[in-house]
Amino acid sequence: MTTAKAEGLTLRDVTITLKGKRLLRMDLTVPPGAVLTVMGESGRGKSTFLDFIAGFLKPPFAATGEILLNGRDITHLTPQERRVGLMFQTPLLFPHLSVMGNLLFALPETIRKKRDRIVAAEQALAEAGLAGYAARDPATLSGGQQTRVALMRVLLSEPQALLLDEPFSSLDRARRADIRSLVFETARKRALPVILVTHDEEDAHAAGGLITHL
Ligand SMILES: Nc1ncnc2c1ncn2[C@@H]1O[C@H](COP(=O)(O)OP(=O)(O)OP(=O)(O)O)[C@@H](O)[C@H]1O
Repeated sequence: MTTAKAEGLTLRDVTITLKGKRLLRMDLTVPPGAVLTVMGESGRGKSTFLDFIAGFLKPPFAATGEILLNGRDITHLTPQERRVGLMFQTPLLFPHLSVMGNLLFALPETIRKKRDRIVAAEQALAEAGLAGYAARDPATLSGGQQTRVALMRVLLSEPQALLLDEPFSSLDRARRADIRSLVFETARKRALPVILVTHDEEDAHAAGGLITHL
């Protein structure tokens, strides 16, 4: 007999409190390759919700409930053990490393040979439309290019889910649409469940999945 494996990211009966007062409740599954968009006014707890899933929640916040990632209970694991990838409003690339250095930093140590590591990073750059940018200093890239590198850096760490906190909001309209497609298409291809926090209706619409308002 086979047991069906619960794929995707499941939040089972999750309640987050701030100083004992309920901030939010969530009970749902984001299937592989799907996006859950979280919207809501400032201060409603959107970033706190992502912190909880990533393993960064600390007092005065507290939480009950379970987080399951592809059937694995990650509720009490360290952030490193959870295998969730995070992207924020600013790309947060290491300024002292080249584009290649930033990508190599993210690769798991299981890829041991230097040559293999470089090939993996070069493939990611090509996927992001940035072949030939490996030696560049991140500060010399446009905002959109930096966001592409940040996305590839996250993906090279082999996450099983993506948490995105306003990742497109520092980009102009034209680039925004472009990078948004890259992010969602990549997530679909890799069957990664995504949680997107945004204030932007267009982002929510482009994500195409369930929208929840806190
Ligand atoms: N360390 C803290 N101590 C007490 N309250 C906090 C702390 N950090 C955040 N808060 C409060 O927790 C609530 C949720 O904050 P959070 O940053 O998750 O909101 P948000 O929905 O992401 O807001 P925004 O859209 O402005 O980013 C807010 O009311 C905020 O003031």
